[in-house]
Amino acid sequence: MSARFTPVALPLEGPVLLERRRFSDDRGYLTRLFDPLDLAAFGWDGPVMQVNETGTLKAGIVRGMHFQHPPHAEIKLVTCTAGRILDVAVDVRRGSPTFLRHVAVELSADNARSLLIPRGFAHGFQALTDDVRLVYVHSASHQPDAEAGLHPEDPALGIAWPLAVHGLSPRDLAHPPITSDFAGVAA
Ligand SMILES: Cc1cn([C@H]2C[C@H](O)[C@@H](COP(=O)(O)OP(=O)(O)O[C@H]3O[C@H](C)C(=O)[C@H](O)[C@H]3O)O2)c(=O)[nH]c1=O
Repeated sequence: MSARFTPVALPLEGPVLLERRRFSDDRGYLTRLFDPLDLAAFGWDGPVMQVNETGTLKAGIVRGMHFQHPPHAEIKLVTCTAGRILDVAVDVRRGSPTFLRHVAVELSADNARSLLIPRGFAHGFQALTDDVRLVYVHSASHQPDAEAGLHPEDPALGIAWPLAVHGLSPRDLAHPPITSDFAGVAA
């Protein structure tokens, strides 16, 4: 049997773009969204502590760029189950040779791709269509006191959002600009 998750090459070490196998028949399809045994090969080395869904109403809305500080740093597996997004992971690992560099990939209900985001990366996305739905598998619980974020339009990140950015939450609007003091997070 061919693999249920096939990696797609990315220009940045760390995040893993996975193509999920679809078992199709006359009724439609089945695809496995998560499997810790399969995903261990791609760096999933924690428990499943939470599974979240977000719905985003309008194209152009951006959520992010979020991460949690250690010891609550988390691995995330992000899957788009409705619509289409540009999904972005930013390297915030202290001392990383690719510190503050990012990878941006298109996830959609149709392309059967998921992005596995390791600890030490900030995550965000832009809805490219209305009515986007995402499913997140988290290896750590939500810890508001450990939450942190970067402004998705921070020039230090250089993220080329395809659509005009709008709909940022008050929390995301308030992320401070990146200065030379920002050393990232310990692994
Ligand atoms: C993450 C989380 C949030 N919440 C509460 C906290 C707020 O009252 C409300 C919305 O949270 P927030 O504005 O942080 O959600 P988003 O901005 O959509 O963040 C999401 O999108 C970005 C791109 C991500 O990477 C986050 O992991 C993901 O949670 O849900 C919970 O109750 N449990 C949770 O696990």
